[in-house]
Formats: sequence, structure tokens, C-alpha cells
Amino acid sequence: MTNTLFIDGRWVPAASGETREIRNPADGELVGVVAEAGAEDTEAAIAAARAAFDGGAWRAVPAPERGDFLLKVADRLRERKAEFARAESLDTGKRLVESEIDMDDIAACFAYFGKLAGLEAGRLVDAGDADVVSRIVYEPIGVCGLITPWNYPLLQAAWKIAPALAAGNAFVLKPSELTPHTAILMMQVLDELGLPAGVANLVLGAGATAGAPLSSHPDVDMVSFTGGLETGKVIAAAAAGTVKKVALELGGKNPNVIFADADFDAAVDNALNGAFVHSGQVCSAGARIIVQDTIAERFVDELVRRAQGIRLGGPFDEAAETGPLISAAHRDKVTAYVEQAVAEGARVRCGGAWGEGELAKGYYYLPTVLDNVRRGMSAVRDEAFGPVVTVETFSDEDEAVATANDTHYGLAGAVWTQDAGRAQRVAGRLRHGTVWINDFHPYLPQAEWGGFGQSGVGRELGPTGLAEYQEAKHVYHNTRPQVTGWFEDRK
Ligand SMILES: NC(=O)c1ccc[n+]([C@@H]2O[C@H](COP(=O)([O-])OP(=O)(O)OC[C@H]3O[C@@H](n4cnc5c(N)ncnc54)[C@H](O)[C@@H]3O)[C@@H](O)[C@H]2O)c1
Ligand SMILES: C[N+](C)(C)CC=O
Repeated sequence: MTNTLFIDGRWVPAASGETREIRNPADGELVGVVAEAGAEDTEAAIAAARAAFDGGAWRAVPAPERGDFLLKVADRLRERKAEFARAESLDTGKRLVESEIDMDDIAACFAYFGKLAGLEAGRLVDAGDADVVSRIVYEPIGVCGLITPWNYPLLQAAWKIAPALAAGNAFVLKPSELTPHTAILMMQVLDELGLPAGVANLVLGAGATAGAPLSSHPDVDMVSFTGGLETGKVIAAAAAGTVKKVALELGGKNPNVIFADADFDAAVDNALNGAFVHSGQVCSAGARIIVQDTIAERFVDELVRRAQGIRLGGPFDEAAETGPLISAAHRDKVTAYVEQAVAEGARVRCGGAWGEGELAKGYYYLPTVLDNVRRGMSAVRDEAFGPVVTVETFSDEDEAVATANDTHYGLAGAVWTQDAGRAQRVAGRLRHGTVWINDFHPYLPQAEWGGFGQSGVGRELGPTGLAEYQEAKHVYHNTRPQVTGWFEDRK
């Protein structure tokens, strides 16, 4: 596999010659060695994207043809699914079956934006004057800096690349330094299918060095970021200097509200999925269980029993149900998070420890349930981004809603009840970008994704996800120009 940067249609090493080792978090084995870009490489990539955009090689392609290109990308991804999924699992440690699902979702994302690309040519506006043709056209923004995290490496990149290309932009992608390999494969596909040089560029490396120019450089018109809240603040502040468009997909502390009349077994099972899939390294993880007090004890007992039975293991272990955390540093953070929760009075009902035996080779943390928590405690307020779920209780609908909305985030949440009226009422009152009723986790390319509050700015996916990468321009055409007489002609 190529292991370098991709700038202006060429695979190139970092100017400094630096490289980085990528290791599988499940066992520490070396996965590959890739180029480590510095700011000068990113500046070269920005220059290439700028020249490609200004030269018009891609934005001048009619939108339906850009859409056809994306459909070919979707087909190619389906053909190479096994190779891509394996690469994703080696970098992230996530189960192969999860990576395979991600690859299906990625192909579906390209197919969705491929079909959407040519559908809307703008709209006519009634200017109130028969001699005026007034229309709104949608144009690409220009050069987009795309910065993505390690938990769903190619999926989060695809949610940006597909609409950016559909709209006619050029881009520089900076994936997480921990998980570069599927981004490299993606660039190969775009190149093989004939995307003009400079339209798609890839820089690999650390955020503060390789990533930073994408938010501060004057030749970048938009920065679209998915990652943590604190990094999002740094990026938004850096982008302010050049008033570029900023899209932010940040973290969440997502409530899973369970009423006493919910289907008990389905609610417990989905609470487990919500909290522990991919070891909780999911922005929309259901990390806050908010359960009605009349069933709380039975619910938590069952949750703990099931959580204790979860099998941990590496990506290719077919018996494993969830995998490792991404790094030793991240496991240390999760460990400290649980220790702080306990110091603040939380009770560890299960987990709260590292994996042992064979699991000691990787960065495993056991599925952890914390009860005896209160609103305001850090474990209830802050994102753990690990396999840690807290349990709070409520007595009525108002208290359930108030508890679920008591967060500075607002990414996603769920409500479990068999009362359809209550389900709709509560869904309407939750201040979160996605609300699931009697389910947890699904997302669709045709449905907008994003956060209220400090979970972000803007939306990915759906028609709004395309609009994020477009400028709306008003073209006002007076077909019968006349002297206005506003200013007297004193000649
Ligand atoms: N809302 C969503 O859809 C969504 C999806 C996935 C992940 N996330 C969030 O992502 C976080 C986990 O991912 P992470 O640990 O990779 O996040 P992170 O913020 O540490 O890093 C994300 C990306 O930003 C880069 N980066 C870091 N500092 C930078 C800087 N100064 N300038 C430019 N780039 C910089 C990193 O190198 C990486 O590529 C969680 O908080 C999770 O909730 C959100
Ligand atoms: C957006 N999603 C759910 C695919 C990944 C969040 O981390």
C-alpha cells in the first residue's frame, strides 16, 4: 500500500522525511509506517487545491456528471469492501463486521450524494417585475479543509468528501494521525477513477502541525471538522482570523430515556448497544441512561448482568463483541474519568478495570456501569468516549425531559415507551440533533446529522449536508435597463 501524502495528484513523502508508526490497538502489532506531514506539506496541499479550484477542472464539470463520478466511487468501494474493512479494523481495532458495516454506509453515502448532485439547479425568484429574471444558483465554496477523527475514520471523511465533491469543491483531507490507511485507499480510488489533479489532497500527521493550517490559511474557504469539543473550539478560533465558513461535528453526552412501559428486553438490549458498541467510542453513544424509578432497580441489575457477559477481543476474533480503546493514552483518560466519578460518589456496578490475560496486549477497558450519580457530576456531564455508562432516575415525563436536556451537548438521544403520544411529545421536547424512539444508533445518508448546543455547528448528510458545501448566489437580471432618474443629470 502507498504510505505517503497525496498532493496535486502525486504521492509524495513529507518534506521533512518524517514518518509515523501505526499500531493495532488490539495487540500493539505494527500495521504500517506512513509519512508525517508538517505545516509546509499542508500549505503545499492547500496551494494545489487552490490552483485546481481556480482552474475550474472540477467545478466546471456539470453537476450530474460529478454525481456520476460519485456513483462510480460507490461501486468501487463495494468491490474493494473487504480490503477497506480490513485496513479500518487494523488501524482502529474495531471488529471486522463493524468495519464492513461502515464500508456499506460509506458506499451508500457516495451513492446518495451522487444522486443528489444534479437534482437542483437553483430556483427562480419572483422579483415582482416582469422585466426581471431573478434566480438563485448554488456554487461550490472553494477550497475545503476536512479534518476527521479516528473512531469512524473513513465514514466521517466520506460524510465530507462526498458532498464537497458533489458541490464542485477542491479539498485537503487531514484524517486522524492514528488511523490513516483507509484515507490513503480512498485517495487511490479517486485518482484511479480520474478526478483531476489537485481536487483531492491528503495530508497525514498530527493536528497541531499538519492540521492547523487548514483552519488558519487564507486560501482555505471552509473548514469542516469532526472531533472533540476542545479541538473544535481551537479550530473555530483559528478560522475566525480569515472569517472562513466553519462546520463542526463535536462530541455528545447522549441521554437514553427509558419509561416503565417500554419493551423491557429491547430497552435493556439497546441500552447495552448504545453504550458499549465500539467500546463506547461513538459520538452518539448512549452514555447516560435515564430510567423511570419504578423499574430502575430491575433495569440496572439486568444491564449489569448483560454488561458483565460482553466478550472483548481483537478485530478478527469472531467471538468478540466489542474491541479495545484506540490507544494507551486514551485508556488512561477513561481510567482517570472513572476514578474521578468514584471520588465524586459514583458506585461502580461492573467494570472499572482494564482487560487482563490475552487482553493485556491491547488497550482494553471493561464495560462499566456507574450508578449513584447526580446531575452536575463530571461523569454525567462530560464525554468519556469509552465503555462507561451512568444511570440516573426520574419519576415523571417532565423530570425525564429536564434531566435529558441538562447538558451542554445536544447530539443525540433516545426515548423508550410503548405510548406513541408520549414518545412524540418527549421527542419534540428533547434538544438533540437526532432522537430515536424505541431504537438506538441508526443514521441514514438521507437524514441530516449534527448537534444542538456545543455538539456542533451545521449538519452533515441529507440535502443540508450538500448545502453546507455550497454558496447561494442571487443573479438578478434586468432584461429592460432604463435610466432611473434618481440623480439629476446636471451636464
Ligand atoms: N459529531 C459527530 O458526528 C462525531 C463523529 C465522530 C467523532 N466525534 C467526536 O470526536 C471525538 C473523538 O475523536 P478524536 O479524539 O480524534 O478528536 P480530536 O479532536 O482529538 O481530533 C480530531 C481531529 O482533529 C485533529 N486536530 C487536533 N488538533 C488540531 C488542531 N489544532 N488543528 C487542526 N486539527 C487538529 C486531529 O489530528 C484529528 O484529525 C469525540 O469527542 C467524538 O464525540 C464526533
Ligand atoms: C456519526 N457516527 C455515529 C457514525 C459516529 C460517531 O462517532
